[in-house]
Amino acid sequence: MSATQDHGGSGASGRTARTAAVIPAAGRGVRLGPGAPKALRPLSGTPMLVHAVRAMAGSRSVSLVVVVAPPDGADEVRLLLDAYPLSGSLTHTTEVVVVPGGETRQESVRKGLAAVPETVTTVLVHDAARPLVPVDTVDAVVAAVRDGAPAVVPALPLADTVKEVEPRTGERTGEPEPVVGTPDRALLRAVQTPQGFDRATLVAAHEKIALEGDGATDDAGMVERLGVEVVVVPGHEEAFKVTRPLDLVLAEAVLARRRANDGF
Ligand SMILES: Nc1ccn([C@@H]2O[C@H](COP(=O)(O)OP(=O)(O)OP(=O)(O)O)[C@@H](O)[C@H]2O)c(=O)n1
Ligand SMILES: C[C@](O)(CO)[C@H](O)COP(=O)(O)O
Repeated sequence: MSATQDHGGSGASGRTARTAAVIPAAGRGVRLGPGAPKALRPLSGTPMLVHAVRAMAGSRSVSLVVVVAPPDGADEVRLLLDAYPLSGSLTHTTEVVVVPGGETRQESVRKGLAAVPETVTTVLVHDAARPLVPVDTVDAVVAAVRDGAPAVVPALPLADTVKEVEPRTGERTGEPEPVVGTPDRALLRAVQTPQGFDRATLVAAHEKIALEGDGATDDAGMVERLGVEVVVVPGHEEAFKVTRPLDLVLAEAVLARRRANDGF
């Protein structure tokens, strides 16, 4: 079977989908600086979002990808995805649908989740801003969910020592901040995406947070508030998030290394 791209609406047929990936891509990328929405900016000539979609579609488990576009940019994103094939070498079919996003990442994920059919049992949530995650990392997350974990996050140990500070605010912004503690680094992990969930658990977490009106910076954090266990599997250094301009330099270097290793 060949890869398919069905960008034609806000829903998905879901006839055969069991694992779906929701890709929030509606952010502006303020920390990256002025320009197009971050997900649409090129990496080696290909939009970041396309790299992210290919990373999810590259997993044999993923049969549906829901792309959450900037609120007023769903048509543009559909056209863009039509212009770039998923991959010439996929041996399975992946359906790609596009829905408009919201003002926050949380809202965007919730809108993407609404387009995931109930036949899907495992949902991945993956930042468009982590375009270079290797397929082995995606597969490890899916496997852990299928083995029974309701919520799984890929993560890495920290390279830096971390300090807890008393932030300076208001008129004192910019003054040196007093250190109030040094957490044991061995107990800390920097978490990445894709984060994987039993579908019902993720839906319940988003419903609870929507009602409480209080956000979380990642989806696993919302599941933690349900009192449901979240587990960590090894992340990958190439799954870093493109946030600031220097991250673009690193992303180009990773792609150049991949091209060299592939013999192109
Ligand atoms: N309203 C939003 C905000 C963020 N995201 C997505 O969430 C992911 C992680 O967010 P982040 O890296 O913070 O992206 P931005 O919000 O675009 O970055 P910034 O905070 O610098 O503006 C990105 O793929 C981004 O597109 C989203 O779908 N909808
Ligand atoms: C979900 C995430 O990528 C996990 O590390 C991160 O929390 C997103 O944070 P951001 O502030 O929206 O970039």
